Amino acid sequence: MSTTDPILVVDGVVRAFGGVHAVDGCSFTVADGSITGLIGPNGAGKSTMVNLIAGALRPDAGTINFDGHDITGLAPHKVAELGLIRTFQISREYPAMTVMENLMVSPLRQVGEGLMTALFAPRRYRQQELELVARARGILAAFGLEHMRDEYAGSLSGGQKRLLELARAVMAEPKMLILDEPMAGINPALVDRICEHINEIRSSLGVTFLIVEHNLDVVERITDHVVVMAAGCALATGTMAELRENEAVVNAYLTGGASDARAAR
Ligand SMILES: Nc1ncnc2c1ncn2[C@@H]1O[C@H](COP(=O)(O)OP(=O)(O)OP(=O)(O)O)[C@@H](O)[C@H]1O
Repeated sequence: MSTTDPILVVDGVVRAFGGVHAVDGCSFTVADGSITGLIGPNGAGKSTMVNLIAGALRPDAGTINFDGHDITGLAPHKVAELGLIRTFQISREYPAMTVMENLMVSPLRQVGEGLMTALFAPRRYRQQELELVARARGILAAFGLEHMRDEYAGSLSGGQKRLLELARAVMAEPKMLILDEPMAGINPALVDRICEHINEIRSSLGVTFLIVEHNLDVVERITDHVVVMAAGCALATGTMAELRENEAVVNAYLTGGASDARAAR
């Protein structure tokens, strides 16, 4: 795959809740190795789209292809096993586990396989555990959380929980990460730090990112490419600088964009 090939292809996806067409014929691609933004006014359908990609919701129509696999309607754990991991607007750490334990439960290991290895190949199991501990320590160090490894995750600050969420996602060795509003409610210094981590994860591990974010200055700073959703579909794509000049996009932010989105189809 070249760096411009899409790793994610969303094609004509529809999802309604009763009479509300939250996602209404949405099509876009995410280039392999890119940091792509997903933006749009409130109610545009971004979170619904993320839930459809990650398998938390099933589309009524359309297809979603990830890394050559048709993942349309696939269960969330199956999507994650293929290397597509998402984080949530509200961090979902295990509060009664330590920071280190939170990382150790993150990797996508087959429970059956782990149990069989523990019972019948204890030496190999021990070796795997040691490797995981070493990797977890390395990731905690990279995120500046090493000194907190024995603290309960529930006692961390909001910003530290955000870092832990990202660290846990990296522990799962993803090909692509979908971050749902990673900067919501955190201070500017931490925004800078998370931007640096995202760049570092992309450059050192080759992870592709799709980032839902309301802070357009952050989007401009961090993304290569941006998809604008309005009224349930992809209204425009381009760099943030290009999109700031796009009349339909400006209108979408002022009006919710329903008429522009329909006209663009
Ligand atoms: N479970 C649901 N049941 C009914 N309506 C829903 C549901 N989820 C989303 N919607 C509606 O679908 C539309 C799109 O919502 P969604 O949360 O996907 O938009 P969004 O772009 O993520 O918005 P925001 O930026 O405010 O988070 C909205 O009109 C919302 O009220």
